[in-house]
Amino acid sequence: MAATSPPLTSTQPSKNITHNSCVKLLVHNSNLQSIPSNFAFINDPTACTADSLPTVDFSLLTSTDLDQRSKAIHLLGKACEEWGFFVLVNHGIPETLLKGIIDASWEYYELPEEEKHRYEAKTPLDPIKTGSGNLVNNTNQRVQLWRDFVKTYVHPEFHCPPKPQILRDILFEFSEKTRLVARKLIQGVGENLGFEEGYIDEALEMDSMFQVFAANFYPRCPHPEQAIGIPSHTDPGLFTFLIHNGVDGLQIEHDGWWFNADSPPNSILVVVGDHLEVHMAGCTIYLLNLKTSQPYIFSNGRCKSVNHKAVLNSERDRVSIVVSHGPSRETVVGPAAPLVQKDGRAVYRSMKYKDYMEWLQTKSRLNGQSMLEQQRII
Ligand SMILES: O=C(O)CCC(=O)C(=O)O
Ligand SMILES: [Fe+2]
Repeated sequence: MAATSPPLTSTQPSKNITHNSCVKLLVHNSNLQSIPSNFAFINDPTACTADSLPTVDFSLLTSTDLDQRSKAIHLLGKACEEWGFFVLVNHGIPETLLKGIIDASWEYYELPEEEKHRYEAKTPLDPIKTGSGNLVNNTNQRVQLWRDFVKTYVHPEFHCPPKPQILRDILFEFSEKTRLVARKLIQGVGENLGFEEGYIDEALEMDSMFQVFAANFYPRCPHPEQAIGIPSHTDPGLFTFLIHNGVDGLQIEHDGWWFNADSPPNSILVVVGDHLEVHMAGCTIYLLNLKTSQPYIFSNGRCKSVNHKAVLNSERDRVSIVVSHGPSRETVVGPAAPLVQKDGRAVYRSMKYKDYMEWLQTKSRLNGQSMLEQQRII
């Protein structure tokens, strides 16, 4: 952790920049040879490379060959249960659109600082936000993350920064296409869990799915083992989609090991979020504080939200596009009724998705702990 990091030197005086400053600016405008102390975060960026990562062929999920389709649904369910992660191929989203959104996000980061600073978060639920982010480590020191981000709510209301124009031109289409794919995946999970058709759409109010677009910029880092893009965490929601500019950096935890989540060209990396969860009986303190008394989390412990992190690259800047798909903000998410009936008990309590998101936005992330894990009592 940062407290044990070696003394740091720089070719420039160490700038103690505030958490909303732009990390790209700091890195690109100086010849940094070492990590400024406010970024110091000791981590091991090495990870295993899996022989094969779970892969879901989206085209088979909609295949008219029923045998193929049911195999694909089964593989999807297995990936959600065993890894909480999979590589999505043949998703039908044009490569030009994927490339376009990465280029547009890159252009966003080329904008003058004043333009980007317009969106520094004023309240946690601002629909458009930009910044860098920080966390409190376990010796209570604030650590700045080595990344810049812009986040915007794209559904059910569509928001987009006014510049650059190229982002405005394609973000709507990109969000719409990813949303349709996410919805099919969620229906597939429902089918694999044995739900009746339409059950999941209704229970999670998927017509009003809460969808958030984010573009992360991780500037090249002279010492990737002394700073972190995003430390280990789980995501809120159902499925997070991730693509990037060809620079790998996502790592996922599986069976106690960290794996590189390298992506084949034109694939989408999919991370299972807390609301399809999970493998532990967390949340209880928080939910009791909210005075809710219902069971929580949709798959009643069958699916698994996965710990993941973003590590840095010493040579190249990295852009990742992250699209989070959750239920409607007004939905009270709890274990699906058919599963509670089958299991004879609910493993989790219920909570409004909006409240969960709000809580999440106001918490600092602690290294190595998911949001839910922090609240775990058993
Ligand atoms: O950029 C990455 O690889 C990970 C991003 C991520 O996990 C997030 O934004 O929640
Ligand atoms: Fe994440």
